[in-house]
Amino acid sequence: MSWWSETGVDDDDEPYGDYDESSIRVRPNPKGNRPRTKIRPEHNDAVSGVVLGVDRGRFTVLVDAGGEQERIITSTRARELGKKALVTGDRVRLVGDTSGDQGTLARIVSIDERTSLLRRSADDTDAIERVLVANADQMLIVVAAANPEPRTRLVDRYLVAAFDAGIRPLLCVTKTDLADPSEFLRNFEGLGITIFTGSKEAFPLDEIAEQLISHETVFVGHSGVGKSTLINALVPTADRATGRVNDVTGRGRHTSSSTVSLQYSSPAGTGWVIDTPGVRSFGLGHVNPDNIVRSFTDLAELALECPRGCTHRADAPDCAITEAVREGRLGEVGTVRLDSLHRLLDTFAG
Ligand SMILES: Nc1nc2c(ncn2[C@@H]2O[C@H](COP(=O)(O)OP(=O)(O)OP(=O)(O)O)[C@@H](O)[C@H]2O)c(=O)[nH]1
Ligand SMILES: [Zn+2]
Repeated sequence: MSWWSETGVDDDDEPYGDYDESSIRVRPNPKGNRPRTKIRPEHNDAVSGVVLGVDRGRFTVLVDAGGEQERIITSTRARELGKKALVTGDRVRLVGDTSGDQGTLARIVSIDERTSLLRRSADDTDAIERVLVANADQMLIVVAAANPEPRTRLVDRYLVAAFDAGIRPLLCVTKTDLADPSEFLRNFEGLGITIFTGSKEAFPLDEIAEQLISHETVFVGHSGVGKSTLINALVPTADRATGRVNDVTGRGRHTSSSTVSLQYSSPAGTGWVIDTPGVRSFGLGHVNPDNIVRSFTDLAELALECPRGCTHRADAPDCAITEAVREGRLGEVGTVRLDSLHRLLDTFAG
């Protein structure tokens, strides 16, 4: 079950399994500093850049961002990268013709260590991952109040992927002109995440924008939810193609076809908006449940008292989290949060 092949889009990253261990499982770097990658001596003259997009083996790379020589370079990947995944958001070093002049081509020779990595598997039983976006620190999950109908399960899956990657999730419900999302939103009360609601005539753009500044926010959502409409409102230069939802299937036409990084800019500051193709499923075969528990900091503390190997799920014997919450130690909020944790743990446990 691959949403990627459903969309007929396959130019954005590597084929399944086509990268090595060193490119995966990079934990968030709490200090935010980027360790230097070893550069071969012959690449002393390499310039640094950030990958904004990938299209059929060609990488669009921004160099000297915000500087005097800011420019966009088209690049290929050097053979020495081997099978490493190279995705939107990656910080890279380039050699060759890095002028950015029309018709020139640079070569990416190395990838800096990543602060985060958003991944998905083909399906939940598949441990082979595909890298989607590097170095994002936030995920804005876009869901429509109707057309297509909001599905808690898909949002849960995005949440799990975000928590697993150490990325802060935010939720935006669009198309509130069509339906009232209150009941749907009740499912997420226990998570303590920031939620925006609105429609294309009245998005809370200032509030969303405030959350984008100084962050790299990956926007995810099922095709047709209005993600491109929202991105165009936030980044007027983005010109993301918007589609029509098929009235019969409720599906969009997959108008956004590859992952791209767009700069959000306002007098208050700048940030990155990373648009991903509409996704229908999100395989979680690679997820480590410990990372989910860790995202619930209040509950994670209690987990220290759990028996070894505790799954912390509803049926786990002597789970210290469940016991503490039942004793009312975290108040009413504790119950809601524990329910959310159980639901997310169930999400990828099958
Ligand atoms: N009623 C209503 N329609 C909306 C709203 N936002 C977007 N739409 C419509 O929903 C359809 C899909 O919007 P898009 O922005 O293309 O959706 P998307 O999520 O980017 O879809 P893909 O490009 O397929 O990934 C378009 O016809 C939009 O005009 C809204 O707030 N209310
Ligand atoms: Zn436990």
